[in-house]
Amino acid sequence: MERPDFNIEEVNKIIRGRRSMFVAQFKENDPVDDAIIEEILENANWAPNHKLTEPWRFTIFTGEGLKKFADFQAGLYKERATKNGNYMEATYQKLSENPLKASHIIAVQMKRDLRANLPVMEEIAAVAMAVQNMYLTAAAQGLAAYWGTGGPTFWPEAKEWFGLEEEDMLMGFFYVAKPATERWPAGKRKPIAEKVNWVR
Ligand SMILES: Cc1cc2nc3c(=O)[nH]c(=O)nc-3n(C[C@H](O)[C@H](O)[C@H](O)COP(=O)(O)O)c2cc1C
Repeated sequence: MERPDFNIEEVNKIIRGRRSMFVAQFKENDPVDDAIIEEILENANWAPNHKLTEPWRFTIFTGEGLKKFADFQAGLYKERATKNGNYMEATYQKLSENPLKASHIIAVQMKRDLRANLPVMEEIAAVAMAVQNMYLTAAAQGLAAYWGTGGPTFWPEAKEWFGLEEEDMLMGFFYVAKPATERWPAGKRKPIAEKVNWVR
């Protein structure tokens, strides 16, 4: 196969220009085409992964599905928080309403392949790389998107709802929408030099 003529300027631009955009910045009631979500998922599938376990799994909520997800997470919150004595109406409202403002919500799951005998960190890392591919694709499409690990991400009951086994992991939710504004958010990072140690 011939060496592809990748364009480094484009790669730098998208990696550095990619931004998270949150629910407040979503344009509501104007869904993204499913074809673009398919493209996002296809690119997720090309993430590096050790021993080709391809541990990423996705559940996509859209249309009426967003309401199903919203009802699930709000209901589970109510149940758990009431039991724990820390229920807050505002949290319940947010969990009920926020999903409806998205176009698509992609639940990100890690499915362990126990036969591959990989350290769990490697499977989690592979899924995170898949999410980065999703982020970059969403940015290149000019979409608002972010990875959130709130709501039911770490609630054991949610694993069951997604049909995951004990060894698997729910890794949060990738929210996608059209952006409400033309303004692209500014990024913020401390210099890489502060985090690097060269040995020569
Ligand atoms: C593993 C992971 C979990 C995250 N969880 C949340 C979250 O729960 N809520 C949220 O607002 N942002 C979340 N983010 C997105 C970050 O807020 C965002 O990446 C950060 O603000 C940097 O902005 P940028 O993505 O535009 O560079 C998460 C990002 C990662 C990588």
